[in-house]
Amino acid sequence: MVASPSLELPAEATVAERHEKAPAVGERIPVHSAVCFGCADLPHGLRLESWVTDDEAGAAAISSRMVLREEQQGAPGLLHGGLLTAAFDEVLGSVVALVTRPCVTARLETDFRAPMPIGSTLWLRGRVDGRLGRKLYVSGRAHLDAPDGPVVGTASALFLKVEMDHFLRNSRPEDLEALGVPAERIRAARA
Ligand SMILES: CCCCCCCC/C=C\CCCCCCCC(=O)SCCNC(=O)CCNC(=O)[C@H](O)C(C)(C)COP(=O)(O)OP(=O)(O)OC[C@H]1O[C@@H](n2cnc3c(N)ncnc32)[C@H](O)[C@@H]1OP(=O)(O)O
Repeated sequence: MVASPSLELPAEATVAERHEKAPAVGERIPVHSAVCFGCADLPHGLRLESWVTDDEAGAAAISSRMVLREEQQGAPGLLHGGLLTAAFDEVLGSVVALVTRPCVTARLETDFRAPMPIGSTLWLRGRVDGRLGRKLYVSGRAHLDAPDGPVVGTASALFLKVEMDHFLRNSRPEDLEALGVPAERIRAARA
């Protein structure tokens, strides 16, 4: 096994502010794709709702809300751990998208700090701690039942800025075409 490089914020990293075209503090972050497991209003999705929040250091930050449903159990009556990681992926991916896009998750680490009962609500926070070139270092926290409720999970992650070619080459052509990408552009990216 090859060890992954560290998620520690490098000393040379700079503050990552919101892009000028990103939603303002207090605004709801729009669903970024109608088929997204994390944010779209799908029967099987996480259905996370997110808002842009203020940050003392001027960094990009968001707050998100997720209601824990019957079909999301792992142990009886408790949230499946992988779904907390999926929720963090969405929250941290969404906060990174306020700075630059498109980006993808390269590494994501979750600490499970307390059980999360079904029927409760998670309030998650995400922040871009710094940027160094293509690398965006982010962290998150999940609180139970109130924005300042007990911390039940924390996460750190590294996202990498990619070019549109990443999707043109790797997504299914029919999904790209449904978004209006011309078939010729998809073929050219794959040639
Ligand atoms: C027309 C359609 C357009 C659609 C647009 C959509 C917009 C969406 C907007 C908003 C979304 C918000 C919500 C999203 C939420 C969900 C996010 C997800 O689920 S993302 C899916 C899961 N992630 C992947 O599938 C990545 C798979 N991996 C890869 O493709 C590659 O490995 C990639 C791009 C991550 C890196 O590959 P390389 O070739 O570009 O870069 P290298 O050279 O390997 O690494 C660059 C640097 O990063 C470090 N690095 C790479 N991987 C690392 C890792 N795992 N851990 C630590 N460091 C790592 C390396 O050590 C290197 O560092 P040194 O520059 O040498 O210092």
